[in-house]
Amino acid sequence: MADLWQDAMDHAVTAARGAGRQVVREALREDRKVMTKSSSVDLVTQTDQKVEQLIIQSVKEKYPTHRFIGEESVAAGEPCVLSDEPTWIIDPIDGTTNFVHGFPFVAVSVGFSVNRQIEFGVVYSCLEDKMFTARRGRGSFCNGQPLQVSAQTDVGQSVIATEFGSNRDPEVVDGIFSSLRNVLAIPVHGVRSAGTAAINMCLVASGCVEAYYEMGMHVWDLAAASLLVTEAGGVLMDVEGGPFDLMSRRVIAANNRSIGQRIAREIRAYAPVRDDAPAHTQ
Ligand SMILES: O=P(O)(O)OC(CO)CO
Ligand SMILES: [Mg+2]
Ligand SMILES: [Mg+2]
Repeated sequence: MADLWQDAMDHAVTAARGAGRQVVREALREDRKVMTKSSSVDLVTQTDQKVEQLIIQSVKEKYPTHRFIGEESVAAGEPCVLSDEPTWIIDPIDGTTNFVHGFPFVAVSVGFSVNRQIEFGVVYSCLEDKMFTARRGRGSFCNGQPLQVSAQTDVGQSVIATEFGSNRDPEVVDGIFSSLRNVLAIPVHGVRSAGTAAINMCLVASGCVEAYYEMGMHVWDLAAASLLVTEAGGVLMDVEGGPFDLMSRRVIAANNRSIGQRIAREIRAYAPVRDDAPAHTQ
């Protein structure tokens, strides 16, 4: 059967690779002017804005009726609405703090949803030159090679990824450290942070990290890479073990359900303001 969205996926791959190579990598050679958004540690650069505009413009020319959720567009006041319509969910630079500091994990992330279901996900790791792709029902790939999650069933022999986020509210920071202490003390082999949600999830899809958990990131961080995880045989769930909700800003991505549930038991959960809360959707 012909794949209805293959053209769109091909476009996403070309756009993400082009932006990553020609804009993000080039910008790393120059001084980067850093601005802030919600707090002094929530960073943005002109490169984030430029990449998002380039991708949106190129998609609009080809698919004029499609909708968008883009990190920097939402920051500029555009609504954050996930409807049944074909919607491109874009994080132009996932790992802006890494980008600012030259820490070498920086991704362009493009997810595409129809009827609120992710149809394809594209994550281009710009410095590693790795193109992660997933099409619903057709598997996950890195530079064309199929991906498979880890077969590990013992959480005690697992590596877990998480992040520290950009919320410095002492209660939130205490919760992050409480969860981290509990996870470390399982004990697990190690805990890692790539500095980008999308690459953390691609590491789960690749089989070198058993699980990734975080609260506070956004739909654009997760959309594309969520499909990478499930198409590589992994599972997604809420941080309290229930069903994953793309707009909830909470996720556990794991190689299997039992490791995901085991991590969920150790997390001190909180509820960030949802991406579809009224302030973001008007
Ligand atoms: O660098 P960004 O796009 O702000 O994303 C962060 C989380 O919000 C890393 O995943
Ligand atoms: Mg991001
Ligand atoms: Mg970003």
